[in-house]
Amino acid sequence: MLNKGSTRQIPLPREEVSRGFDWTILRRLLGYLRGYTRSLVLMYTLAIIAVGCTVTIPLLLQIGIDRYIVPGDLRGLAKLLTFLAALLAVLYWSNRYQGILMMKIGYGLLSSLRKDLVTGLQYLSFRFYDTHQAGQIMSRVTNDIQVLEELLRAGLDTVVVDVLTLVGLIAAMMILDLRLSLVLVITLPLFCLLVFGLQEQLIKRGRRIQHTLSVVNAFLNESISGIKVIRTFAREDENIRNFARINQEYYEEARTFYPLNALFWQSVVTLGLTGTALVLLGGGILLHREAISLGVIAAFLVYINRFFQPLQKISNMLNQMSRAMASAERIFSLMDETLQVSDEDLSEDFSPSRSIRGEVSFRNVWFAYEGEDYVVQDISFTARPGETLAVVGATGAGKSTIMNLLCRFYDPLRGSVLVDHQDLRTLPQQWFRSRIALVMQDAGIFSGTIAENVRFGEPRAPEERIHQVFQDMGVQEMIQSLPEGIHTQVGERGNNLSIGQRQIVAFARALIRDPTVLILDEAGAYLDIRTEQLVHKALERLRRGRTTFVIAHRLATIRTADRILVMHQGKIVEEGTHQELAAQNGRYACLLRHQR
Ligand SMILES: Nc1ncnc2c1ncn2[C@@H]1O[C@H](COP(=O)(O)OP(=O)(O)OP(=O)(O)O)[C@@H](O)[C@H]1O
Repeated sequence: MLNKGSTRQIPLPREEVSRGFDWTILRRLLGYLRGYTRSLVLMYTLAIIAVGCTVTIPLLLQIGIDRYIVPGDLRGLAKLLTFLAALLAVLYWSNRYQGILMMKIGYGLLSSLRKDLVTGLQYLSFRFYDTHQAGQIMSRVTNDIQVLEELLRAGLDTVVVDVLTLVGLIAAMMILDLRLSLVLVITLPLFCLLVFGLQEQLIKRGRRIQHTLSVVNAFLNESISGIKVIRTFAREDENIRNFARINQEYYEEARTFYPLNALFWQSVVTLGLTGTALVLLGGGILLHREAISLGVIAAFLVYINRFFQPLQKISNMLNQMSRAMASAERIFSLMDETLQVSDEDLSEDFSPSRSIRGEVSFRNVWFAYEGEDYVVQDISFTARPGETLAVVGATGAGKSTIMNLLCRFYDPLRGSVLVDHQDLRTLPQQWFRSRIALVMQDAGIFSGTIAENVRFGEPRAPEERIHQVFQDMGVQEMIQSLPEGIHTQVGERGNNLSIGQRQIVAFARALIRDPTVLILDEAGAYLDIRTEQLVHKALERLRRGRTTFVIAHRLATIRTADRILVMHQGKIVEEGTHQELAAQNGRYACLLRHQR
C-alpha cells in the first residue's frame, strides 16, 4: 500500500454497505448489559426521581408567583422556597449517582466488548490476516471502541431518561394550560422531521468516516514498521504525498459530516427560541384578556426551555449513534468472521491424554491461497517418527506453504495431512500445536526479557532449565555476555538484540517445550558461520527422537537430513538422501552446483 499511492476513492468493504439503523446490532450491544440488572434498576429509579423533580420545579414557580408573590405572602413564599431547595438537593444527588452508575455500566460494557474482540482476534484464521491490514484491525480495536465510548459520554442514559423527561414535560404543560400547549403542535413535528430526515445521511457518513480513518491507521502502521525501507529507498517524499492523499480523503469525509451535525444544533436552537417566542405571544394575548395567570406563563417559559434540552440531547445522541452503529457493526463483523480452520470435525475417539509418535504424512495435498491458484499441487510424502526431512527448492516453490499446512494454519483444499495416521482436521488445534514447535526466519520476539521469551514455549520452565537449553545449544557464553544474561530486556520485536541473537532465542523457545515435531523454516539464515555450526551441531543431537522438518536455502546445512524433498513450482520433483540426489543430474544437483 505504501508505494501504490491512493488517488482513487477508498472503496467501502462489503460490510460497510449502508442498511440504515440496525436493531440487531443494538440488541447485541444491549446483550452486554446482562449482569448489570441491579445497577440498571437503581440507575433508572434515580432517573425517574430526577425526572419527577425536573417536572415539579416549574410548577412550584407557578405556585410561588400566583399564590405568594402576587398577593405578597412572604411567609408562604419562604416555605415554598425551602421545599424547592430540598427538591433541588434531591435532583442534584440523583443526577450525580445516576451518572456514576452510568459510567460503571458503560465502561463495564466496553471492557467486555474489547475483551471479546481481542479473544476473537486470537483465533481468527490466517486467511483473515492475509487479507486485512494490521492497521485496519488495530483501528477496529481502538477507534471503533472509542466511538462507542464517546456515545457513552454523550449520555446513553439519554435514551430513557430524556424520553421520560419529555413525556413528563408534555403532560405537565397540558395539565397546566392546554391552549399554550398548542405551541408544541407547531414545533414538535418540525423537530421530528429534522431528526428523521437527516438520520439516514448521518448513518451513511458515519460509516465512511470510520472506514477512511482505518485506512489512515493502516497506512501509519506500515509507515512506522517499514521506516527503514522507506529511508533506504529515499521514499519519504512519496510516502508523505501518499499519506496526504489518504488524509485528505478522511478530511473530506469528516468535513461533510460535521456541517450536518452543526445543522442539527442550529435548527434545534432556532426551534427552541421559536417555542419561547410563541409562548410569550400566546401568553401575552391570554394575559391581556385575563384568561391566564402570570405564574402559568412563567412556568410555561421554563417548561418550553427545558423541553428543548432533552430534545437537543436526543438529537446529539442520534448523531453519535450513527457513528457508533457503524463502529459496533464493524466490531461485530470481526467477531463473526467465520473460522476457516475450525475444531468442528473432531474425531469421536480423541483423548487429550494421548501422546503422538510424530509420523507425518501428506496425501495428495492441493492448496491455493486464493481461488484455484494452486501453490502446492498433489503433494504426497511421509516422515517417520524421529526422521529429519529437509525441503529445498527455489524461492516461491511452496516450501513454507507445506509448513503452514503442517502447522494447520490453513487446511488443504484437496487431500489431507495426517499425524499418526489421523487427519489433522480431526484433532484439536491447540492440542496438536502444543506438541510441535516452529522456528521461522522472522524470529517473532516479544518485548520483555530473554527468559520471558523462552518461557513462551514452556511457561512453567524454571530458570535452570532455560540455562540448560542455551547450554545444550552451545551458546550459553554468548547469552551470559549480554548485559543481564537471560534477564536482558529485548525491546519491541527484539530490537535490542542482533537478528542472529533473536534467532537463538527463538530456537531456545522451541526446544524448551520438548516438541515431538520440530519445524525449522529458514531458521538459521541469520546466524554467522561459527554460531550456525554450533547450533547445527547441537540440533543434530536435539533432533534425535523428534520428527524434524528443515527448510534451508543453504544446502550445506541439510546434508545430514535422512531425506530431502526437492520442490519446484508447487510439486515434489525429487526425493532422496543428499548422496543419492547429488549423484543424479537433476534439480538438486543443479542447486548444489550453484552454491559451490
Ligand atoms: N499468505 C499468502 N497469500 C497469498 N499467496 C501466498 C501467501 N504466502 C505465499 N504465497 C504464494 O505462494 C507461493 C509459495 O510461497 P511459499 O512461501 O510457500 O514459497 P517458499 O518456497 O517458502 O519461498 P521462499 O523460499 O522464498 O520462502 C508463492 O507464489 C507466494 O507468492
